[in-house]
Amino acid sequence: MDLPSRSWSIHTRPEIIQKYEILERVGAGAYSDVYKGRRLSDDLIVALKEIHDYQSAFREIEALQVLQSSPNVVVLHEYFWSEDEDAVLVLEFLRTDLASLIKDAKRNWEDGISGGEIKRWMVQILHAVDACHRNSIVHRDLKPSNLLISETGVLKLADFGQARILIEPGFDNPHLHEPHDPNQVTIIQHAEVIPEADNSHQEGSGNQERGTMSKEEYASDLEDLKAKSSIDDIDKETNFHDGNASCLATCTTSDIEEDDPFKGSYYYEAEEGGDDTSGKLTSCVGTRWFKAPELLYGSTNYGPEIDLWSLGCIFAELFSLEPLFPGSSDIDQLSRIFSVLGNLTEENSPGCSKYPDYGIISFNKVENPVGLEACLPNHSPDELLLVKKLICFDPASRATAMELLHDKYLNEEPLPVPVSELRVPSTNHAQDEGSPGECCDYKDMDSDSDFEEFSTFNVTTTNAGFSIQFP
Ligand SMILES: Nc1ncnc2c1ncn2[C@@H]1O[C@H](COP(=O)(O)OP(=O)(O)OP(=O)(O)O)[C@@H](O)[C@H]1O
Repeated sequence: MDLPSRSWSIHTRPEIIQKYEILERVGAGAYSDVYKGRRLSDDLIVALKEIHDYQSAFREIEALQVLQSSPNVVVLHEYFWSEDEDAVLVLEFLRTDLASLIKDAKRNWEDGISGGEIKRWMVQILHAVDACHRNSIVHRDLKPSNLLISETGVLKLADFGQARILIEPGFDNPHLHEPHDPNQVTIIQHAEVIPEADNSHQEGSGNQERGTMSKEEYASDLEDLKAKSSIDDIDKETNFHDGNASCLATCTTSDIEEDDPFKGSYYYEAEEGGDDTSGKLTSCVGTRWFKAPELLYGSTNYGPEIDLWSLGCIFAELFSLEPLFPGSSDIDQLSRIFSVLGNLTEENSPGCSKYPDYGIISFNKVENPVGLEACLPNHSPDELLLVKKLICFDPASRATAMELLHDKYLNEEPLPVPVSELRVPSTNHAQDEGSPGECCDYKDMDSDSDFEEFSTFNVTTTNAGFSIQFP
């Protein structure tokens, strides 16, 4: 019997099983399967991440190579990638993640996470995000389940499948808030991570030198990548519909109906790849609950500030042990944000009326936004202020990771506890059966439709698009 040219399973890959014993499967993402493994040479326990999507693999390897010196980014030991096979990344194994910790704290810790513990988690998260942004990398899918935790309490940012490297003049400026001129965005590509044209398999390590290629070489690789992406379209059928599932997993050709009024807000990764030289990004990234308003409005001209919004959502969740904006659809997501902050306007976010979907959907005026205070009752003004520095409409007003590392809140009593004093859950709850109905059980949400679960709102058609009336 002929074996398929594409193996879909690392168990049949000689170059891998010669070096690693593959133990159980420990996780799966939109385009990946993750196994626990043992390196035969020294018994080191590792995670073997088999990525079924070319572009995600490319991005993950590229970003991890750049970030290997950061202590709060997952270690890439090596990777295997050949023309006809999925990429397999050998990563350091981390037992649990921040989503599991929050769930554990909510269920089992009498007083929740202590102030000193919260601050230590925050410091580690901020170091990871700062490392990304200093290296011009936008992660684009920051959420608690992508913040992995070792048994000794070291937090590591993972899952760079949606990350992008942006280089533009002034980007290294700590302020990061230069206006984004799409014509000035260039993508740095790592020639060494592109599979060879021949069938020989390629191995690499996370310590390789960062390389660049000419615009022509890059354009040619993009063509290859686009061709490969269309072959890989079949992968995209295995999509989730989950408020906590990454957006790339929720956008498929089948999701976009001809009469979908919001189709303007959907973009394919392949399209983004093809558009790299124009500097246009896709708005279809991230995970809804952690998604910045500019992305929900279809912006394709954004920067690292989208990560800072996600960071605000994560910090609020660390305080309250509940997701800040658990929207059941993109519109519900926006309506939850508006009910807290008020409507998005040119006054509070200059330039927002240019977001592609801004004129398509209009929300009725929220007369009395409840404010972030209502989401974080019983929290100190300093804690509230910290979240407010990130959860603000104007991307340019969001505090950078570096600014927050120097923030008064993190540097006053109670000080961050030492890493060794952090409580770490013994399991990864992502693999447990969740308890349905609990707000924090991210995987329980099953609808991504913009109109499902929307019966409580009054939606009317207008000349420009739609109008939504809050009850
Ligand atoms: N280094 C690691 N150590 C241990 N477990 C891991 C590691 N990396 C990933 N996992 C497990 O595998 C799961 C999927 O991994 P990951 O989130 O990186 O994949 P993905 O396909 O990029 O996911 P997503 O759909 O969220 O974008 C994680 O939720 C986690 O449970």
